[in-house]
Amino acid sequence: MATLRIAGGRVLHPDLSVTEGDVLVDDESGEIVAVGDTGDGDETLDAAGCLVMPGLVNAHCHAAMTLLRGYADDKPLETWLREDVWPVEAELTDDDIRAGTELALVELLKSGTTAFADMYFSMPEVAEAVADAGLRARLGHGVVGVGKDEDDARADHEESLAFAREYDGYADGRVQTMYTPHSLTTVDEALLREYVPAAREAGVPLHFHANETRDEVDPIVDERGERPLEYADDVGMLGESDFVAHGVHSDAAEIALIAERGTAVVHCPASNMKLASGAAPIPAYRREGVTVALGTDGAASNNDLDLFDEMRDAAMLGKHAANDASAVPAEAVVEMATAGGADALGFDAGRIAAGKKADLAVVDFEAAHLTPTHDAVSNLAYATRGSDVKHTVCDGDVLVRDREVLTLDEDAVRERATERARDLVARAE
Ligand SMILES: CSC[C@H]1O[C@@H](n2cnc3c(O)ncnc32)[C@H](O)[C@@H]1O
Ligand SMILES: [Zn+2]
Repeated sequence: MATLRIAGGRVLHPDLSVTEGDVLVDDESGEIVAVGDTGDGDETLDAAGCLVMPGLVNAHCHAAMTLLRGYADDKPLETWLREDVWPVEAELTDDDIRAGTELALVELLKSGTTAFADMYFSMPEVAEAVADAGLRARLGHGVVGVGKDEDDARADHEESLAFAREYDGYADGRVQTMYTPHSLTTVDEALLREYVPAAREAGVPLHFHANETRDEVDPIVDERGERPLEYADDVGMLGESDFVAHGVHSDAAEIALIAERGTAVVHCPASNMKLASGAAPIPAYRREGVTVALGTDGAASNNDLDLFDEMRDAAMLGKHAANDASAVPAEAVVEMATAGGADALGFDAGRIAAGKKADLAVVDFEAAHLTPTHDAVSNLAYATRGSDVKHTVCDGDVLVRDREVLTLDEDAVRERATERARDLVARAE
């Protein structure tokens, strides 16, 4: 067994207490071996002046949309998708998606994210990029029925399931998969009723957008006489390992329903604010015992992939919406970005404890904007930036050391993404 000791820092424990201590990890099993007074390791990673925390989990993303960062802003969801995003996405190639995903991975790793969920296209390219970069991901080919005849729509579902079956457990288990119908309004009911059971048989979870905007909720209620999550439940889409993105416009009965089903919700506050979708009822979800995770959504609606920003946004939006400064406190958002995310995605990570996956972010607290440290959790929620991350470790491997990504050539990735984004947009015009 070869061990790595992350030494000389303070450690954030699962109960969010902080003590001085080391973290010893086994780079073969990729697990944490000991925390505190661990003794020596074969190698050491310096954490002096730092807080060692669980790696952040971005539970809803469209990674390759980094290519569309700043391409179309300041519009509501439906208009933005139909006028700007979907026309340009129709021009995407596998190579574009590889380039955009690698750009996302650089940003994720440098800001301390060790795991993410991605719903997009050309997913074998995404899986390869994740395998090479060394982080953990749950990946799904996104199914959209809009503008497709039945044969094409069916082929899309088949592709999602084929990818899910083939790549589950890829990259030594760091890549796991899911079946990802885009949303309850963009995918046909009959095909959902056919393919949801097939996903269950394949043993993969479901992930989909739900209750993001009023414009998405109202037609379902008008046409079906039931709420969207009641419809999803009727189709069998609310399982214990499933997780829905957004859940902004859920009513009390829907919140109680997904709490009962054990389905998790991914809160995407920056995207919800930017598209003016609304404010998700996070205090109600948490009161009912729903697992709440955090996601950035794509970089085109955020416009970055920094989960420290997302924690701050979640706390601020939650307080503002409830007119209550205690509505979404610092502890809640730190928990959502770590343990909540890992639980939603089904990874045995998100907590620093022996036996858990060694997915860690080492945050440099020796910065003016993080001084003094009255309360480390407060600093993480309200004052830390992604650029404060010094080292990132996933599965026991050091992926970022002293702010340098070791598994990707950042300059080459940026250059490729710049060219690909320029050519993509030119093709779409
Ligand atoms: C079928 S792959 C994913 C699909 O979702 C689009 N998308 C990006 N952001 C959002 C959002 O906030 N709500 C709904 N759909 C979104 C993305 O552009 C892809 O087409
Ligand atoms: Zn999304």
